[in-house]
Formats: sequence, structure tokens, C-alpha cells
Amino acid sequence: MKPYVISNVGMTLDGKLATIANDSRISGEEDLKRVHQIRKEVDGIMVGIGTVLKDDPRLTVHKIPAKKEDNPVRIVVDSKLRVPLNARVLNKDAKTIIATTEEINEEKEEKIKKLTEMGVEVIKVGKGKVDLRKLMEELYKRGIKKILLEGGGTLNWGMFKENLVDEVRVFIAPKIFGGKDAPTYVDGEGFKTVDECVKLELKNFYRMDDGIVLEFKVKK
Ligand SMILES: NC(=O)C1=CN([C@@H]2O[C@H](COP(=O)(O)OP(=O)(O)OC[C@H]3O[C@@H](n4cnc5c(N)ncnc54)[C@H](OP(=O)(O)O)[C@@H]3O)[C@@H](O)[C@H]2O)C=CC1
Ligand SMILES: Nc1nc(O)c(N)c(N[C@@H]2O[C@H](COP(=O)(O)O)[C@@H](O)[C@H]2O)n1
Repeated sequence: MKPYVISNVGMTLDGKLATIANDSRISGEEDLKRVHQIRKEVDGIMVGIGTVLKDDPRLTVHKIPAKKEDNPVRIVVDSKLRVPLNARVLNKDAKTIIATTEEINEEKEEKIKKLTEMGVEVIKVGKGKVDLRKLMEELYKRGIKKILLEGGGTLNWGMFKENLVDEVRVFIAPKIFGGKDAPTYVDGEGFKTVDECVKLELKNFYRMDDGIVLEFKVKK
């Protein structure tokens, strides 16, 4: 069994999640409230270590009225345990799970000890990269039945490639960032043929701030 996964991003018309200089101010205030309403409704919120290192996000519900208990469990996918011990995602505002690989050296062992002392749970799944399929099973076992996947592009690819995403919600801003090295909604290696690609069914769309929200179900 695996959690139901909603992928949400704010992106530009050219599919960028941030500029080449990592300026990711894409959503307006109303759209951020929409995202925080989803955060409030899910059991877990998941990002890759790239997003933690670049944005130092809190990943709590802080744009709409909420209690501490409304914060979902924060999940960071981090094979090499690069998460800084002073990252905001490790603060006491919510529980945090770090997913890493089964390959443990002395340095990682020491970091796991420190993280555990801070109340952070470390889950070890996979070799080389975190095994996202096994991670989903582990999260489900811990009562995490619904997850908001908040990127970035590399983790989004990993999740789409493994067919682990059930629903897509995107805010498209009327902006073009350009830049071949700027992160896009889904990066990674990409599919070689249209036959292999992820197929979506459009369910809803509406205006939001100066842009548009599109909602899709992933065809299975
Ligand atoms: N506008 C928006 O809505 C959002 C924008 N962003 C932007 O996205 C950018 C960050 O994206 P990106 O750099 O791609 O980083 P990600 O957040 O996607 O993290 C990717 C990292 O996750 C780790 N990882 C471990 N296992 C896997 C796996 N199985 N599959 C995929 N990744 C895995 C890898 O690092 P390792 O090997 O070390 O484990 C990988 O490099 C930032 O600029 C941020 O601002 C991010 C979220 C939302
Ligand atoms: N939906 C959305 N729109 C944008 O314009 C964004 N820049 C993001 N960024 C994501 O939100 C994280 C920040 O969360 P906190 O406010 O610190 O809780 C950031 O790391 C991205 O994952 N999202």
C-alpha cells in the first residue's frame, strides 16, 4: 500500500520552478494560501534535498490560520544526508522524516545519531538513491496516507518515473524565466517516447492571482 500523492508547484509558462539565480517567487498570495490549504489537509509534505539546500523551507502551514497539529509530517529525500543541522525543516514546528539510503558510513552514522537526538526520524531505503517506492510503503505503514509532493524538479521526475503520483495541481504564472539550467517542473533524464510518458486527465481549471490553476488526475 502507498500514500495518495498530490504533486503541486508554482511554475512559469515555460515550466520553470525558479530562475537561473534561484529566485522562485512565482505564486501570488492567493495561490500560496491555496497551497497551504492543501498542506493542512495532507498527512505528509515531501521535498528533495535540493530544495532544502536552495530554499531552506519551513514546510509548515503558515499562510492561513492553523494550529501546530495542522502541520503535516515533513519528509526530505536525502541519499547522502546533506541536510544542514540548522535547516528550518528540522525545527520543532512539526515532525520530520529524513529518507536516506541503506549505505551507511561513519560520517552518516554520526549524523543519524545527531538527527535522532533532535527528534528526527531517519528511514533507510535503497542503494545509491533513495528507493521512492519502498519509501512510500514505509510512510504508509506510519499512517501517512496522503502526501503533498512539493518538488523540486529532480524529485518530481523520480516520483513520476516510478508512477507514484496520483494527482497534479499546478499554478501557471504569466511569466517566462528562460534558461536551460533553470529548474523545471520535471527534470531528470526524461522519457524517450510518448508511449512511456505520464498521461494526465484534466479535471478542473480556474483563475488565481494573475495566473491559472490546472488540476489533473494521473491516468494509471
Ligand atoms: N516553484 C515551486 O513550486 C518550487 C520550486 N522549487 C525549486 O526547485 C529547485 C530545487 O530542485 P532540484 O535541485 O531539482 O532538487 P530536488 O528538491 O528535486 O532534490 C533532488 C535531490 O533529491 C535527492 N534524491 C534522492 N533520491 C532520489 C530519487 N530517487 N529521485 C530523485 N531525487 C532523489 C537527490 O540528491 P541526493 O543524491 O543527494 O540524495 C537529488 O539531487 C529550487 O530552485 C527550488 O526553489 C522547489 C519546489 C517547488
Ligand atoms: N507553490 C509554490 N509557489 C511558489 O512560487 C514557490 N516558490 C513555491 N515554493 C515551495 O515552497 C517552499 C517554501 O515553503 P515555506 O514557505 O518555507 O514553508 C519552497 O521550498 C518550495 O518547495 N511553491
